[in-house]
Amino acid sequence: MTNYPFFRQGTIFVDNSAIQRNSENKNSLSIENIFGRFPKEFFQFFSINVSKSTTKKSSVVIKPSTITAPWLENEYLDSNTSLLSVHSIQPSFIGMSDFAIGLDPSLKRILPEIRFRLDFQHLKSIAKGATSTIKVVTHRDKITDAKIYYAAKVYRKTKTSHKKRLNTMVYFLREWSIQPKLDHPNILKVICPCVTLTSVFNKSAGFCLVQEYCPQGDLFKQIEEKVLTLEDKCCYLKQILQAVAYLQSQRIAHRDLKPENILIGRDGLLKLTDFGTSEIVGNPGDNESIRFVSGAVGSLAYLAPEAFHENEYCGLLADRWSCGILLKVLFTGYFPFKTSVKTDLYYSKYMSILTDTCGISSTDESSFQTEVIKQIPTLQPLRYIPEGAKKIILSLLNPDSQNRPSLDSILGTAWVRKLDCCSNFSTDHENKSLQEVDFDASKPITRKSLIPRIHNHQTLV
Ligand SMILES: Nc1ncnc2c1ncn2[C@@H]1O[C@H](COP(=O)(O)OP(=O)(O)OP(=O)(O)O)[C@@H](O)[C@H]1O
Repeated sequence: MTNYPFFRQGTIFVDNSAIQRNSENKNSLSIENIFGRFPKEFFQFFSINVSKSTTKKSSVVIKPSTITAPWLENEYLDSNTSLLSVHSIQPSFIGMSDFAIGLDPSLKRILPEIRFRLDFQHLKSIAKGATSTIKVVTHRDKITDAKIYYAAKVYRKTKTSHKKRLNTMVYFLREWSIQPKLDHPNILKVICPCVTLTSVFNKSAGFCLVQEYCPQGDLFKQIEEKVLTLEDKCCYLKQILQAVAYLQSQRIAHRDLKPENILIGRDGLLKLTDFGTSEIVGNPGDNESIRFVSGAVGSLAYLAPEAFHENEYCGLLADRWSCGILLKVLFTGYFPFKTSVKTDLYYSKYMSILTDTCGISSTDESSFQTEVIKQIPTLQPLRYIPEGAKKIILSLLNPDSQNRPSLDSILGTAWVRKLDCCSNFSTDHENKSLQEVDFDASKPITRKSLIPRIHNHQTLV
């Protein structure tokens, strides 16, 4: 049987809309394109003065040296590339040990449970992503003396090109401004953003996001190692749907849904992460003013077809497609298409069956499904998965974005409602013993090495 093998996907950014060239041929950030997409809390950390602005195609171009981040210790970008210049530092932000943390008082309002200063000890690096290195750090609680483990996502300082540096910066700012706002058991908790000072990490200060530590690594590993039972997969399907439904309700387009970005939490629950390419596309509850996104941003095999052929498209609907690919990979271990473009053999076949059978949303939905499964080798493994899961996957993989069902409607179907799903909503991830976190995410995973996970199954909906 021909199948598109499953392999780790890197995130791509083919999105030039955020970075523009100004009249002096220098890159500049456009307020509308970048900062317009951040929630208002963002402006509590950065003060923006437009020293000289030009209105061009309804966007204001910010000149270099006009965005200040007073909480930062030193200048992040040098004079040749300066877009951010940092003028002041408040002494209390300077950390005490080799890994230091600085929190703006306004951030404390958002994350009130975080103490002002924390000392972290660096243990080891466990993974490398496209923009960051993930390190395990510990903090000793002064009152209980318990050792608490966190994952620190340290953004790499790329020296290669100005544009790459800007991308990393934008990546950090997006994650930082979106992820801490989210509150859902299936979304990775961000403890706080911070700045690493002259430290064990590198010689100079850099951006970092302290997150809850997920010692069992990511979902990619579990799919690759084939350690999941059908019961696990059904439970995960429901958790993924819950996470994405929550994001859709918050009007956040994730834009990089894939197993590499789903971690297994210490409570055994899935935790969606990596909001570096995400966008806030509207206000919760407001269906009228959803802003479109542009560019082929994300990971190739998961990108919706419209990302390749439309200038602008709805990021929320594109996420539904990516969710369909993700679930297909979860159940079968293979991609359905290499990329959803006409030059892809199986995608073009999929499209032609769609035309012949008058589409997925036609009344005879099941005959379309039978036909694609029969004719497209990469979809044939769907025969062996539960009927309910098969229907969800194929309904999300609708090239007509408007006809992809909402995640809420899927969660409301009888099959999903009946699915048992882990629902340990405890946030007590900090009080686990040292032994429990001794599991090393960088080591290969086997069914035996998994923390014995008792499905805390409850039917939620
Ligand atoms: N909190 C965490 N606990 C344990 N492992 C983690 C954590 N965060 C990330 N990782 C591991 O590090 C890998 C890379 O993390 P992440 O995707 O956040 O980095 P990135 O630089 O944004 O990379 P990319 O854009 O390539 O996805 C993840 O796939 C996961 O295996």
